[in-house]
Amino acid sequence: MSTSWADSVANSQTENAAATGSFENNASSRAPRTTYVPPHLRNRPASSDPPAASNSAPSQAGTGYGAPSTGSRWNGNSRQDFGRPGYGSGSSWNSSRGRGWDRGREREVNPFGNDDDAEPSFSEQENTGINFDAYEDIPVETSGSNVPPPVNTFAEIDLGEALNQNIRRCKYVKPTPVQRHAIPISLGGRDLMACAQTGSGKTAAFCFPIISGIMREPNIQRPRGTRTVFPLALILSPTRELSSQIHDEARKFSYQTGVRVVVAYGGAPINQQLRELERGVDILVATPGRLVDLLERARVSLQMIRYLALDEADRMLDMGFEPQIRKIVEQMDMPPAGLRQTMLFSATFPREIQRMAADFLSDYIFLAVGRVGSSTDLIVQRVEFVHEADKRSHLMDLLHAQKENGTHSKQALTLVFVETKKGADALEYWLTSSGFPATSIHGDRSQQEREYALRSFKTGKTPILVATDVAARGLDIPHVAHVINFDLPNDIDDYVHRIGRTGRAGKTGLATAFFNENNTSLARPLADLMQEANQEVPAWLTRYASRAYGGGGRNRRGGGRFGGRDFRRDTSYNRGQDYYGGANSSGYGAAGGYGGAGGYGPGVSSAWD
Ligand SMILES: Nc1ncnc2c1ncn2[C@@H]1O[C@H](COP(=O)(O)OP(=O)(O)OP(=O)(O)O)[C@@H](O)[C@H]1O
Repeated sequence: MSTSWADSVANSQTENAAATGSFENNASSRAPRTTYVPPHLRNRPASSDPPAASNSAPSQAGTGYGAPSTGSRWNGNSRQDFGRPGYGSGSSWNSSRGRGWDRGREREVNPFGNDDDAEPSFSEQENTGINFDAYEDIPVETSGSNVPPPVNTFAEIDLGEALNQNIRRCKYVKPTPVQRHAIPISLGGRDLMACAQTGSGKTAAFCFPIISGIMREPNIQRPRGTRTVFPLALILSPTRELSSQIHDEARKFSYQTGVRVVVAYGGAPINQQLRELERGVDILVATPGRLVDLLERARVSLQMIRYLALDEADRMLDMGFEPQIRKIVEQMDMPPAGLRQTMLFSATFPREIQRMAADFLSDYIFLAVGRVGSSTDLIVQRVEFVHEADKRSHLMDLLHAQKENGTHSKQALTLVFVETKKGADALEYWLTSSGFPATSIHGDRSQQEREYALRSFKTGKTPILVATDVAARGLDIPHVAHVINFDLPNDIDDYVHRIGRTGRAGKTGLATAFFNENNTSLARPLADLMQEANQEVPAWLTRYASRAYGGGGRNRRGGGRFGGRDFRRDTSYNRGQDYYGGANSSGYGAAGGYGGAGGYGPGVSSAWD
């Protein structure tokens, strides 16, 4: 690019919710004690009996699960009109959820600080600076049957006044593209696999429908008289820091709604988390390992789960996490797909992961905002050929130039990715001994050290953070101006997530990668990715790319614009099957104009928003 990296940097910038209803039903429905019942399955109703259900709506015959009043899949109503003002139960908002929340709410810590009195209307409030123009031309594709149409404004969606107020407090003026599409789909009670670029607002896209859905069910009765807690929603994420961040966001969104959010992750004292859980939990945000621990201790039951969200879903379903996720979702007491609403979100969705993810979903809608696994063109990507031995001095040059430009501050943080924990320690040591204010985050550091490092980085105390992939996904750190891939990852998807720590929410950012002979398998996917994002691809990288074959993950996604897409459209998968519902298709978006020769089936919509 003609822009120098320095120029680019300069330009960038959770009261007791225990049920008040009776527990007799549930107690009597326990499995007889003549047979051994493992702790985690105690309190679970016999399969023919429904668990304690919402007293606001009758149970749906035959489902065996409670039926919320939301017009979602639990009450058997059509959800086509749900979520829009004037439809269905949209007006039955509850200022109190009837579970003693009013008392708790008085004690609720204000996650916005002290400025919650400010309630500007959507039109009056200030824009936070998000450059929505950056999203104008973004391609959007949906597939599946009866896809609910997108919305243009938050005002079009009946999320409830308390949630709307929090959206205003967050200074979100209008929904981002993924929110425009995903929120109506989720409010429609549909399962969703959503792929949208890094930093495009996916957290709110799954939090808003969950909070709104729970707010509509004021009097859900949950078992009492047990130390086991029964959350209604579960949000899983792969790292402690990301779970913590989602918890912070969800607490803002749920402030004064009566919906209580609790977080549980490893490395932190479990007793404190248990105490928080005992005070009541509607939405549990967790990492898989700590959740399995809580389930095995029978301190959490998943039998009341209505909403399951997997953030960074492709990572959650890859080899590292899949067994734990299968255990949580399939082998404990969670209602099966179809009886819970499942939402999978990520910026990348390799085809084989999509195939596996389908096991967790029922009649789902696939949503892609931007090409699957693409990077955002808000990020200026540079790749430089740097031999292993020269990496440190090259990094030093970059950092010195940055310092001289005054872009080495709280307002311009630099994130340096390395491949190993040892490498992270060594580079941090070398940087600090060379006079650069650096810290590091990786899996061998204690949780306290990890949290301290992240805080120190965010506040600008140490504006350089050396990190392994533990910081690659989901972290939303304002002012990360420069991401340096000191060591490139082996998989292009990891690269996409790493560079996505900058260029977020419509802001611009810079990503520099050090490439050498050790990275040849990444040459082709990297060159393709850069080209698609309108980046300048160095001639030497093109040469490496033309010599390389396969590797790096790109071939798993397929090529072309929108590459990868909904795997259900693979001919081999689709043969003899009608995944798009034929006559069930609403026809919405069928006129998207993108199909044609592309072979889109009925119900597949596509649009350039
Ligand atoms: N409608 C909106 N208006 C303005 N800012 C928004 C809006 N929605 C989200 N944001 C902000 O955009 C930033 C990125 O959002 P978020 O962290 O949810 O991105 P993401 O898509 O989950 O990214 P990643 O793929 O890296 O996990 C956050 O700071 C968030 O507060």
